Order: sequence, then C-alpha cells, then structure tokens
Amino acid sequence: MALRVVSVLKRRLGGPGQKLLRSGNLLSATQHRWEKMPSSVGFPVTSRRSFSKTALIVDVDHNLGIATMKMNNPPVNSLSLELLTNFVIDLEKLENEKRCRGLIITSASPKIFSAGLDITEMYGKSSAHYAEFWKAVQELWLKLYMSNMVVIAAINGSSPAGGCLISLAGDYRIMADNPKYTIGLNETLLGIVAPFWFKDTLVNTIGNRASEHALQLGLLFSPTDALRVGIVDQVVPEDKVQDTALNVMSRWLSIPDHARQLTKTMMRKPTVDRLLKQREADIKNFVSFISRDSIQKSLHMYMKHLKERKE
Ligand SMILES: CCCCCCCC/C=C\C/C=C/C(=O)SCCNC(=O)CCNC(=O)[C@H](O)C(C)(C)COP(=O)(O)OP(=O)(O)OC[C@H]1O[C@@H](n2cnc3c(N)ncnc32)[C@H](O)[C@@H]1OP(=O)(O)O
Repeated sequence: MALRVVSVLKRRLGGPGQKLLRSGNLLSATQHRWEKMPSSVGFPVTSRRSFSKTALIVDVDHNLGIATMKMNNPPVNSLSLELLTNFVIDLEKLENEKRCRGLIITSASPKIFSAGLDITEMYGKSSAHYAEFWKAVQELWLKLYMSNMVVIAAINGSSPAGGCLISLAGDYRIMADNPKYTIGLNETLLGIVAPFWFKDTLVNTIGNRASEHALQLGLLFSPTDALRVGIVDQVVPEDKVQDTALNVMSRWLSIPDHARQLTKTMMRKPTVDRLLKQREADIKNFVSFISRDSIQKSLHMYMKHLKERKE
C-alpha cells in the first residue's frame, strides 16, 4: 500500500503541478529526484532519518520530503510542558530542513490523538509555572499555525481541547471513522474558557455561528458530526488514516511552495498578529484566571471525575 501511495505521489508531481513548478523555476531538490524516477517502480526510500525524544517520535523521509511526527506520551498524549517544548524544538528543526515540505501529525497510541493540555500542569503549581506553561502553549500554536510546511493531522483517536487545537492549526484534518472518538473544544465542560486564539482558530475553520454553538456547549463531536460541521475535512476507516494523509499530502505538495505559503500567510497572519500584539497580556490573563480558587477547584473536580469514571 505504501508503494502504491508513493506511485500516486510521483504521478501527481509529474502532472500539472510539476509543470507549474517548472514554469516558476521552483523545483526543489526532492522534486528533481522524483522526476528522475521511472514510474513503473515504487520509490526506494534511500534517505530516511528519525529523531526521537521523550514524548515525540519524528521520522523524516527526505525522498518524499515528508516528516511524520507521532505524539508518544502515554497514556493519553496529554500536552505536558515537556511535550510542548520538544514539539516546538522539533518543529523548528523540520522547518529548517529545506527538503522537508510536509508534516503529518499523528499519535503513536491509537485511540487517543491527544487528551489536550495536561491538566496537572494547570493546578496546584506556582504562577511562574503557569506562565512558563502558557508561553509554551502559545509558542506551539504560533509555530504550527504559521508553518511553512503543509501540515496534515492524521487524527487516529480522540482529540479534545488542546488536541483539537493542534489539529485545527494544520492545513487539513483526516479523522478515523470510529464513533468512540470525539473532537472539539470542550473547555467549558471543565469550567474554563477557550482563549480567544483557540476560538479564532475554530472560527477560521467552521465559521462564527457553529463555533459559538460548539464553544458555549463544549461540544465533542463524533467523526461524522465533525465532518458535517467542518472541524475535520475527511473521515476514513481507521486503517486508512495514514495512507489517506500521504495521498492528500501529494495533492498539497503539487502546488508551488511559495504560492501556497504566501496564501497561507495571507489567510492566517491577522489571527496570529492578534496574539502577538498581546502575548504578555494573554499570559498574565491565563495566570490570573487559572490561579483563581474557583478555577482550581473546577480543574480538581474534573480530574477527580476522570479518575472516578474508571472505578
Ligand atoms: C477570561 C478569559 C481568560 C482566558 C484564560 C484561558 C484559560 C484556558 C485554559 C486552558 C485551555 C485548556 C485546554 C485543554 O486542553 S484542557 C484539557 C481538556 N481535556 C479533556 O477534557 C480530556 C480529558 N480526558 C478524557 O476525556 C479521557 O482521558 C480521554 C478520552 C482522553 C481518554 O480516555 P481513556 O482512554 O478512558 O483514559 P482515562 O480517562 O482513563 O485517562 C487515563 C489517565 O490519563 C489522565 N488524563 C486524561 N486526560 C488528561 C489531561 N488532559 N491531562 C492530564 N491527565 C489526563 C486520567 O486522569 C487518567 O489518569 P489516571 O487515573 O492516573 O490513570
């Protein structure tokens, strides 16, 4: 199957996209190599590099120009300060790899894409810790939302709150068709409020009315409902998520990078600038909001409820 997908990738880049690239004199080293491949054979993986840190496994296929990043923070891929920090470091590395044009984000543990922000980072800690944590959350969103790479979320499990934000920060979302999985910004269910830039990212994806409805009720959508409302772009059988991501990637990579990147910047920069203009104030707001006794109590009760569900 992987070979078939690679053949599709080669065919795609040999088509109109390739012509566009040629006319703009924009062929990257990776694409040159693709062009030389005879179409009857699968693409041999001659250059593959992996780097794996605590909580993230990154695999870069230089021939395809695609990196796959698997969140690997058992049991639920909660976004701890450590995971957020490593995520940002690895994203920067990939961004600097000229030949890496696409990134697929997924989970190493099927069933949970990511449980969102690590709640234990948000209660019973110092103000300095909350500030550091929030800065890391901001940093990841800023880097991901404005990435020069094509970013595809291969959502192979549940994806509440911060997990949903990671998916929304990408360019395209493919979700596994399993009614047990849910996705959405469910902050209100925890007694907290989605920050304005989480909200903006959702509004940019599904529009104002649907966002207001989803945010006020803290809706967690099944894959079918997520597709209907537009939170995800495609729902596919569980075992087809990765291959579909590669296929979709080939379509996006057939567009000349500079044109696609400038378009992405044009669409997203106003949203990003809103946070950049008030980044420190946003950190202060978060620290003062999360430190409130009532909010600390809500988070504590929510964690207790999560644990009691199992008993
Ligand atoms: C005035 C305006 C001011 C603005 C201020 C802004 C403030 C906004 C602040 C923050 C925004 C918040 C964003 C978030 O992302 S909050 C996190 C939201 N996440 C969730 O609600 C998901 C909760 N988890 C689940 O629903 C489930 O765990 C699951 C569906 C992900 C997986 O279910 P299952 O496989 O059954 O696993 P368990 O429930 O048994 O969980 C295993 C284990 O993991 C712990 N855990 C789960 N989620 C989290 C988490 N997000 N953080 C930390 N720990 C988590 C769970 O408690 C279990 O622990 P154990 O009992 O010790 O094994």
